Amino acid sequence: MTAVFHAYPAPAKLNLMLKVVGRRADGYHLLETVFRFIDYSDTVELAVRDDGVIELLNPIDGVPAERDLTVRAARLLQQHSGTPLGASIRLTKRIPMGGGLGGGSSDAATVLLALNALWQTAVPRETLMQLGLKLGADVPVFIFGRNAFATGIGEELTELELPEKWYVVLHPGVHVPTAEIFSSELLTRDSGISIMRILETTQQRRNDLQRVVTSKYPAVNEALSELEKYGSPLMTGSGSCVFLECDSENEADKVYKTLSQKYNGFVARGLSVHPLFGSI
Ligand SMILES: C[C@@](CO)(OP(=O)(O)O)[C@H](O)COP(=O)(O)OP(=O)(O)OC[C@H]1O[C@@H](n2ccc(N)nc2=O)[C@H](O)[C@@H]1O
Ligand SMILES: Nc1ncnc2c1ncn2[C@@H]1O[C@H](COP(=O)(O)OP(=O)(O)O)[C@@H](O)[C@H]1O
Repeated sequence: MTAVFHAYPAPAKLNLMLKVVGRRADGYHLLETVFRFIDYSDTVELAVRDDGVIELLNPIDGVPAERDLTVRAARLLQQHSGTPLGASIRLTKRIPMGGGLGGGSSDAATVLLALNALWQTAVPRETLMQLGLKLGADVPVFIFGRNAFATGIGEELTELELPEKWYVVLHPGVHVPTAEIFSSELLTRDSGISIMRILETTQQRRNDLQRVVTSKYPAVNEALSELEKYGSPLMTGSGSCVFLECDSENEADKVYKTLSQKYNGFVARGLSVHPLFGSI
């Protein structure tokens, strides 16, 4: 029998601000951050198998299939639910890896959401978020499905309504390992705790990881300087991508056009919800 594949989007996220407010006993950092989904996505295709096998048909260069977050997510749900079913996975990557755009985490979240529907395992969203957290601090928000203000290590989420905006996103061409940035002695770990309100976020945006990253990776600093000619850019997550928020697509396109000779990047619309929210 030929396998029937179903295609699902896995969008990227931006951290519109990020504060490090403390550290847990296990070394993980407590954050305050605003997550926004953007319409720039990977695609995950899934076909149900009745032999229980979970297989990634096109592994990413440098990431063994068994370590891929899509495979790990599928196995986690399989074990948790006890389903006898398996899945064939095809992955089309578009989101740059290690760019602070959450691509791997988003792929994993999409697999959890989609297989839960295809396998008819009926695991509640809340439980899927807990399973996702085992794979990475960024996974729960993609299952939550709405733009959010996050605390804890990123798993305590409050829905946020954000205005329509467009983003110029630049990839400075370097890969920044998240763990290296969080372990730096340059990192400020005691940003005063505050309750973030939407209106404050536009005025007081910053990313506490940015100073550490720019001191180690000059290319990130250079990309920020280029965008500073047009406004107040910021780094997303632990980098390396940087972005500028714009009020219109036209404005974002104009800025990107001036920089696209020098940088890989893209223009993306800010989403109001995850593309799978409400449909799965
Ligand atoms: C910084 C953020 C902000 O959204 O985004 P990215 O830059 O990765 O996209 C996230 O908190 C990243 O989440 P995620 O990419 O899932 O990280 P994980 O795999 O869980 O963690 C990688 C490593 O970073 C450190 N880490 C991560 C998160 C955190 N709150 N405190 C930490 O100290 C830990 O050493 C951990 O072993
Ligand atoms: N499906 C996947 N997509 C991307 N990266 C993955 C995937 N599975 C595992 N990884 C690993 O996770 C790392 C972080 O990837 P990613 O989530 O894209 O970046 P970031 O955490 O900076 O947002 C990659 O460098 C790669 O080694």
